[in-house]
Amino acid sequence: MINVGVIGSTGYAGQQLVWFLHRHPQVKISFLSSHNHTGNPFSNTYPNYRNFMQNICIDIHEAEQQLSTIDVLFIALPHGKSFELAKKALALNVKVIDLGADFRLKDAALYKDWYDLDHGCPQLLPEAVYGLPELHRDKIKKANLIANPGCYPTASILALAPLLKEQLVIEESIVVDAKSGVSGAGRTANIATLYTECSESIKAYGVASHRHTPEIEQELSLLNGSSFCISFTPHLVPMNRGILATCYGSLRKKITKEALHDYYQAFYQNEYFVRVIDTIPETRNVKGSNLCDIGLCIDERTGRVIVISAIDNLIKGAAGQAVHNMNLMFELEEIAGLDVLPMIP
Ligand SMILES: NC(=O)C1=CN([C@@H]2O[C@H](COP(=O)(O)OP(=O)(O)OC[C@H]3O[C@@H](n4cnc5c(N)ncnc54)[C@H](OP(=O)(O)O)[C@@H]3O)[C@@H](O)[C@H]2O)C=CC1
Ligand SMILES: CC(=O)N[C@@H](CCC(=O)OP(=O)(O)O)C(=O)O
Repeated sequence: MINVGVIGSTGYAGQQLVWFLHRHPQVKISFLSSHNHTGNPFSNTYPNYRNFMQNICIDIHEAEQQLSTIDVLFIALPHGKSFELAKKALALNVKVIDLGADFRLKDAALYKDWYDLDHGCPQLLPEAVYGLPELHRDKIKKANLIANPGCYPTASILALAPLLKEQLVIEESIVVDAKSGVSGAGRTANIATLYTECSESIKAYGVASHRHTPEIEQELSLLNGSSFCISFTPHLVPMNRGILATCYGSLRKKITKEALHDYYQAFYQNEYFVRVIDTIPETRNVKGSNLCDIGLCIDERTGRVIVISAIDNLIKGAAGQAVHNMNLMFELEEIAGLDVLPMIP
């Protein structure tokens, strides 16, 4: 059995992680930590776990005392809060999977620019592996520290990776127009995510300034072999879960939709969690699962390719991907604990 601890278990990403870990056949949950619910049963915060989980939430200091009892630590805290914990866990040979953003950008100066924070342990950045299994499987298997990708970057990178790998589009022409459900903003109280503020309305936010932009650029540039900038605009839509990323790029040369579709199929042929489909993806068809649906279209008039991807932000965009990474790090079956069908409606 793999002994795991979850820091930030009472957040939306954390509780989704607990949901998968609880049903994972090779996992034992050793502890769950929280900030505001310490000393209370986890199932008080999330009553859907009543009779299924008996864990009492502990605080971070108590969790630190228990690090030596676990094999892997999942951290699901707001950004800027993972540095010390990751350092302590790694020093005790405990593997770390960070669902937040603290180890995603390889350049500490870029982190400072976009997060307005000094990086707390730049010395760990060279060993941190960006945990997108479809692109970095071999490195993830050998890693001790995983930077689990952000939700928008997961959807955007998976949609665009095949195009960049073969340099099929003009890099600077790439535009990602993405929409997220409100759980993407977390459970922590915030006026912008009150029902009355975000229902019956859609808005763009973080326009030309969202911190997922450099993350997407970093990974696409790695694939392409050159650095470039993209335009990324996220939108908040009144639904609980889901991300839809509509990605545009100008084609370098003509290609038929059929040829592009075949190429995408081949690119992802061994990927259980990516479905290249011949219709337009919808978030409801992946909701509750670790799947990413990808659909393609070529606009003959403009010479642009349009790739649309859909994920569940809390699963493929966070907790499911984190469990996939754990499975790879511990040489378990890749889909262990993750083989759940999407739920409709
Ligand atoms: N929501 C999503 O779709 C995704 C989230 N992520 C990332 O996962 C991480 C968690 O996000 P999410 O679950 O949405 O956020 P939430 O706001 O829902 O949860 C945050 C968690 O961190 C705890 N926490 C908050 N502040 C502190 C603090 N100062 N010290 C210790 N613990 C603290 C909270 O404890 P308590 O509940 O007790 O207050 C809670 O457990 C973030 O880095 C986020 O960016 C990544 C991909 C997708
Ligand atoms: C709807 C919404 O607010 N979404 C969040 C993204 C959640 C996420 O993946 O953020 P991290 O990079 O911090 O892990 C946002 O735009 O900030």
